Amino acid sequence: MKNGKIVAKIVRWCPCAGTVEDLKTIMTRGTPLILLLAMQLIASAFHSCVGFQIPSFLRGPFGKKGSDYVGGRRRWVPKAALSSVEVLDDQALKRVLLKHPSGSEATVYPFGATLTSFRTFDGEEVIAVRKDAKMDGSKAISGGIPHCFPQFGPGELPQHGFARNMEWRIKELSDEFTRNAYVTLELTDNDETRKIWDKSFSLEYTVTLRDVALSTDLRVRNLDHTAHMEFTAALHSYWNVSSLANVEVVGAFKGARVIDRQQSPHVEGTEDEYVLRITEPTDKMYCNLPGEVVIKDTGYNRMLSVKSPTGFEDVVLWSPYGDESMGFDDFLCVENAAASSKVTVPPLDEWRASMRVDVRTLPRARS
Ligand SMILES: O=P(O)(O)OC[C@H]1O[C@@H](O)[C@H](O)[C@@H](O)[C@@H]1O
Repeated sequence: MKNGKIVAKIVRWCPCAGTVEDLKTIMTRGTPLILLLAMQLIASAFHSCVGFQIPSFLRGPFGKKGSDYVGGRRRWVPKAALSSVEVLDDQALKRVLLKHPSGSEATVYPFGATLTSFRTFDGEEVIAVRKDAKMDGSKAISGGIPHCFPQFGPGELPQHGFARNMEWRIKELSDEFTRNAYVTLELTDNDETRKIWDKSFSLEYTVTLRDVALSTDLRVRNLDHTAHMEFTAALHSYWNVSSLANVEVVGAFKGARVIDRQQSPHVEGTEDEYVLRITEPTDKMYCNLPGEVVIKDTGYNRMLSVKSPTGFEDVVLWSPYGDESMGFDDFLCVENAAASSKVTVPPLDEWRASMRVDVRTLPRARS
């Protein structure tokens, strides 16, 4: 069908289109505009899906919000970019390497289900491993994010329980079509655990890597048909800091019940401050602390926002301040815990606890 006939049809079916002549003029003059929009549409599709970074002026009105580029710490990532997961077995302990399409990376050891590294796309390390850490399985990894289960701290069981000293099974790895790479590890009761704690249980722990965030989800199941299960638990997170002198810890501390575990016997009180600084050996448990805890680090020009959306209601601040053998000035432990009172799980029931850390740039100080 010739153009003239198409135009006549449009005018017949849609009188508001104007006269045949009007429409012909619009179509002739509008052709460059239609071509431009088509080009922008194609450019935008390449930008969002295929991975070519095409400047926004060439993409026109399309796809400006189609990418993940938010500015600040985030990096533009094409929608079709792939994540990856690799299991490396070239050292004493096996490790799982997660890679996010933004360039962020995380390393998780099945030994103790311990996360030892989380780097954002710019290579900045968020996690600290103590300089005295043993990476050969001879003891729990000192540093990273090990588990304290089924007991936090000292007590009837070994200090911080046994989950950090056991080899967990790799239950699931994300595939390359999953944007946020993850690993799920599992620990179920066995001869070794029953010798220490005679319970029938299963732990499932998932670490999910995002662009400038990382989250962990713990599921504790009581596999016993008749008995309740009681425990305390924590993620003993070591956060990498430039120096404790550069660090402020901000949270809903003021008015919170705090147990000073540095004192013997422990001393209970109420916190007076919202903003805390670490200037001496510190071992404090803040009970039922709501919201996030922010570690502000002027040396690294960043803030780590640490929160527990479910399960862990307490926060422990620990620093072996002054202990050079541990490299005390390189880290601060802000631990999400369920330890001020025991968790009770009914028979065949479960308890879940999660943690999320977001990395942000410090806002510029107003002059
Ligand atoms: O040396 P560990 O067993 O890893 O524990 C380190 C510290 O962990 C903290 O969570 C405890 O509050 C401290 O009391 C303890 O000293």
